[in-house]
Amino acid sequence: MSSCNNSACLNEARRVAIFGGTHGNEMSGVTLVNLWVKNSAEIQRKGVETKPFITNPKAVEKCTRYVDTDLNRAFTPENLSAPGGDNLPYEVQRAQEINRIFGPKESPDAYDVIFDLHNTTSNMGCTLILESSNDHFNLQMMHYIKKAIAPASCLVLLNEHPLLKYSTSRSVAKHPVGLEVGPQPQGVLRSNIFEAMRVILKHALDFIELFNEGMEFPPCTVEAFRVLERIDYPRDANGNIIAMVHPNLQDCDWEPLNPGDPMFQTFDGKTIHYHGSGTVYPTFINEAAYYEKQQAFVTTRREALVASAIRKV
Ligand SMILES: CC(=O)N[C@@H](CC(=O)O)C(=O)O
Ligand SMILES: [Zn+2]
Repeated sequence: MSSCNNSACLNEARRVAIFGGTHGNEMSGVTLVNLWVKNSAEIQRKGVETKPFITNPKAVEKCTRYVDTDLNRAFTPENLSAPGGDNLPYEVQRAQEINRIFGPKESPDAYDVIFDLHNTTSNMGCTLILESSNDHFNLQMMHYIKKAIAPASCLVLLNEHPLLKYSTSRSVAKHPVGLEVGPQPQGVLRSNIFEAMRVILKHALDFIELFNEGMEFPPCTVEAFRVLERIDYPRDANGNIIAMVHPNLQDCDWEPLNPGDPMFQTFDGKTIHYHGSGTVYPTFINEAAYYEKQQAFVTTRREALVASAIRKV
């Protein structure tokens, strides 16, 4: 009998979902999931049930981020337990339905893994979004994906910030995985971005199959970028934006930003510099969807996260 002495023993990841259209104008996820709803052969693996699912069909139809409110902020305990039925905002109703089908969030009945497919207008490349540095299953999966796609790269963004973390659609699963690929404009499909997303999903599902077959994954470290701070655009007293992302920073996601480096450029050509205390790694630089969220970019810090060995029970 083999034992679990040296590894964290986890249950099989039998129920997996792939969400597209959480934002209805992010076309790679919408298109891939629609494709897989028609024919799911590509996403099936031995011992795994994978369900492709369009999370915000009304927003997809209108090709807009959302109809009433951002679905990827809607999975709060208050929303998920709100009475009101048909009178609730559309996305709150949808969050409740999704929580019924794939959750309930934080319960033993919840889906094991949910991949939520997003596109960004930022020059971020492939980014896996992790919600907890203690999720050793996800850390091992991300390590596997990074190795599998090398020399192409895929970075890990860790968002467990007490104030900046939000209640995502994928958060109903035991192991939530965000996949953010860019740059791609809203409402547009680019073949390179589409293919990059598809390849990451392939390796992610391969990992789950291997895990369920009993493969042991030894301890490892995963480089991650931890969300530190939201930086807003400079504004006037009326709240209007008075500067743009500086050309030296535009498209430079994941590159070091040092104190004194140019950050914004005002409409009359003045440079505004970064005045933080040390080097940070900006990302989501000039994301179109974040103007409404008063966010020009987020700063991150590089960290090595430690993943324990894992194997299935
Ligand atoms: C551009 C975009 O939509 N990004 C996602 C990131 C995430 O899924 O955590 C969002 O703000 O919901
Ligand atoms: Zn999105």
